[in-house]
Amino acid sequence: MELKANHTSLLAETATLTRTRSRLGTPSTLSCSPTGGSTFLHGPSLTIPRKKNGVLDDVRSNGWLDAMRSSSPTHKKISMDVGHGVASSEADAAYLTWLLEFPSALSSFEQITNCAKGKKIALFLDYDGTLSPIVDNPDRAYMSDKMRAAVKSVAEYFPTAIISGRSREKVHEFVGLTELHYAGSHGMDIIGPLRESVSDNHPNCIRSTDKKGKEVNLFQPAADFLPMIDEVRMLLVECIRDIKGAKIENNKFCVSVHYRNVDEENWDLVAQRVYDIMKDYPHLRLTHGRKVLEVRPVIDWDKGKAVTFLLESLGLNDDDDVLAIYIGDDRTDEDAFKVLSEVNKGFGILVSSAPKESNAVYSLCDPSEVILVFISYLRELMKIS
Ligand SMILES: O=P(O)(O)OC[C@H]1O[C@H](O[C@H]2O[C@H](CO)[C@@H](O)[C@H](O)[C@H]2O)[C@H](O)[C@@H](O)[C@@H]1O
Repeated sequence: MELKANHTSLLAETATLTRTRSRLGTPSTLSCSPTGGSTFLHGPSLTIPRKKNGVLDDVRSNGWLDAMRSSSPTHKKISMDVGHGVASSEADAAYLTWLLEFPSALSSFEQITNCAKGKKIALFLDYDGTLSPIVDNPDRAYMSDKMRAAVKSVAEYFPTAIISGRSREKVHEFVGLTELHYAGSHGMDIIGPLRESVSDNHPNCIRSTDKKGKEVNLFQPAADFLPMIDEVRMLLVECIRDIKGAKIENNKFCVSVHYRNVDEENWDLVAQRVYDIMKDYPHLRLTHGRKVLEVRPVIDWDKGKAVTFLLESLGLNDDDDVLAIYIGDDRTDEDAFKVLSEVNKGFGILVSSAPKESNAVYSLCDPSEVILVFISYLRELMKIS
């Protein structure tokens, strides 16, 4: 494949750059980890700010504006100096260096397929920035027909779940495939296959029916917070009404405060208004996504826990021969990457076109590469898993 060859040669180009740094979180103990160690690259042109391991950033403790500015960094696809095969900018060089630590899943075909041999594969997918490109209007973050067809194909062979920060209903509507499992509100609203042992283990898990009338397990660990979340959402709508470009999104058990379309000079105003409301709600906390502040209940639940819950629901949690692959682009996906490496049940693939610290093992540049992964791996994985 052209892309694969391209990545390999790009990596070779950067092999001369020498750096060392330690990987965020625990090093993967999975035998197919490409690095298998705890060194991380650090060079003259690449400095990545350190974060606490696996802890979601609290916007305020990190400095409001710094966190808001650094969220959602982007970098255009690598441009090469034609004929010389060298990176044409400092940003390109930094990205290529980063690829040494987080190799492209496209150029790691052999490693990944070796790792999958004889394993039951389960696939977990984030939505925004992973299946759909990041766009200015969150209501129009559609996924392409090509992506939908690719997801549909993989879901025919491997249990596949979407785990999104959006409300479950909304992300289901965007994806439009009934054969998948869906977890919305950062995993706080899950519909999974009916399994009694799961409802026995999780007191909030109840038997319900899905849109087609099929019996399912419904798990909403933050259900008690709903009135409070609704109240805060209405306050937030009011308080940002006069800030041009600011937008509130109802994600059922979470609320998103979007500032992507707000002039940068007003970002501190958005942050201040949100904080003024949040300070009266100690049972809610604020996390940070890509140009979005996310209000959510203070409960010990995240996308990592949602992955474990779904593996349990699929009857795959106690199996040693399971390979769970999670593809995501945002900070909340890090909890899932971390869980998989900790329990040695799989690995994360980070979708990012700019260097970032991560608990993932592999990377992809953008959703177009996610499609390529689905297409290029499917046939091989069907044969060997
Ligand atoms: O877990 P995810 O599915 O990735 O959800 C995280 C947030 O995604 C959406 O916002 C992001 O995508 C928008 C559309 O491309 C973009 O406009 C926004 O700036 C991004 O932050 C979603 O709208 C949020 O509610 C989710 O929290």
